[in-house]
Amino acid sequence: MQSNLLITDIEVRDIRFPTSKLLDGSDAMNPDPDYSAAYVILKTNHPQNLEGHGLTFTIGRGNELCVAAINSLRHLVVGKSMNDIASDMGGFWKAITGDSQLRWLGPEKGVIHLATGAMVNAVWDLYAKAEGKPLWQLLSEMTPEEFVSCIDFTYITDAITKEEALTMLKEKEASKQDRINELKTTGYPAYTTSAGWLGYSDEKMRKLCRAAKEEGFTHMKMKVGSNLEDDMRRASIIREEIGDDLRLMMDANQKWDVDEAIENMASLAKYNPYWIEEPTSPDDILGHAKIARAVAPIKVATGEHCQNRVMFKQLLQANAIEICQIDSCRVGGVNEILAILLMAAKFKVPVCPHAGGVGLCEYVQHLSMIDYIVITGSLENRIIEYVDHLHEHFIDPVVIENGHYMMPTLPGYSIEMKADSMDQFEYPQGEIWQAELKN
Ligand SMILES: C[C@H](O)[C@@H](O)[C@@H](O)[C@H](O)C(=O)O
Ligand SMILES: [Mg+2]
Repeated sequence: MQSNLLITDIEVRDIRFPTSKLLDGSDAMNPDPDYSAAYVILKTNHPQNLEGHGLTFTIGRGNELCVAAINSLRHLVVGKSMNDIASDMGGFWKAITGDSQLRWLGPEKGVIHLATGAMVNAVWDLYAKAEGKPLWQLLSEMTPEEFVSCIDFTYITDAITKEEALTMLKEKEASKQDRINELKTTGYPAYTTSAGWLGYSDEKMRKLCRAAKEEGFTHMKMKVGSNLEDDMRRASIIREEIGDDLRLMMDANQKWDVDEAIENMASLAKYNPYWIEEPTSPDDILGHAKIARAVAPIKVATGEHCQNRVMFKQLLQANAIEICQIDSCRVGGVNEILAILLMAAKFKVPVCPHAGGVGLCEYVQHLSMIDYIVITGSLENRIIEYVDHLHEHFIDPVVIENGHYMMPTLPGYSIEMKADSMDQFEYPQGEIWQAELKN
């Protein structure tokens, strides 16, 4: 890395895609999402204008709040040297989340933490680009000591200590290259949600199920939670299309109360769901635990709205989840994700990241690959969500082959959006929105 690489400025943009027009991404709680990104670009003094890019995901209204919150973090990165940050990534993360006045807005939750996710991920993108490596490679090549030094263990030492993490990482160190070679050939398994959006007609769903099966997917997810009869009708259509061998997952997007979730899953059990995702409020740890006990062997999955590592710790300690769904930018970016991956590994809970949205697939492929190469050495019951929307806007979009994510090869965190796309979809001045707003 260039020794005097400095972050000289930030640019923050409000990018929104009108996905609600086709009901892409619709579910029982979110009937009309406009997939959006509060997007940050870190400018530098690099002679070739090297930049760090990062985003946090929202579904439309309120994206401007994340933009404002990212701007509020400005003083914590502008003027900093990339080398200094890289030499103490854990300390950098603590400083970003520890600003005494901003911390009052969280701590480590809500809009300010979404903003942290965007900013921290942009710093990792810059770091990886400066090193000329994709993010998964940058982290895979770290020694166990360097890897744990990226993590802030505050509030989680009752579940995992730095020393335990080091021992876990050392056990897997010698065989890292074998797993890299394997991923280079076969990729990392994916499942698709593209067929199962709640707003899609039965016909569209049938067509997309068939297409997904042909593309090699062995796992599919459908939305439930609006009306039990509809859920049952749609589940039986999907089963007709995909047969009994493929795994079917269900996602209620927080729609139910605890006992309602238990009751509804008793009716949906006959479609043999592999997991039920977000059955209730993301903050209800004991509720998830009660549901998990009642619906077994159906697994309980959650995480896309889990706000930080402390909540994940409790979900794991309470045996409330059997699938841990990290979200790349709801928590505070790569550093906090590493803490969650380590905790999930210690509790022997597989991580199946939440993706889709805009840019989330691009992000999480790196995280699952790091989980496999560096932390767990296992692919058992591990699968990354894939959704076939908006990839055309990225410079280094995901590549899916035969239902697998292929390894990214370009330097960075794969999150850089095309300049044209940003201009066109910037809210409200981009030409797409100018046309929409006239209608
Ligand atoms: C509003 C969004 O599309 C959600 O429905 C989506 O993130 C979903 O929960 C998922 O698991 O992919
Ligand atoms: Mg979900």
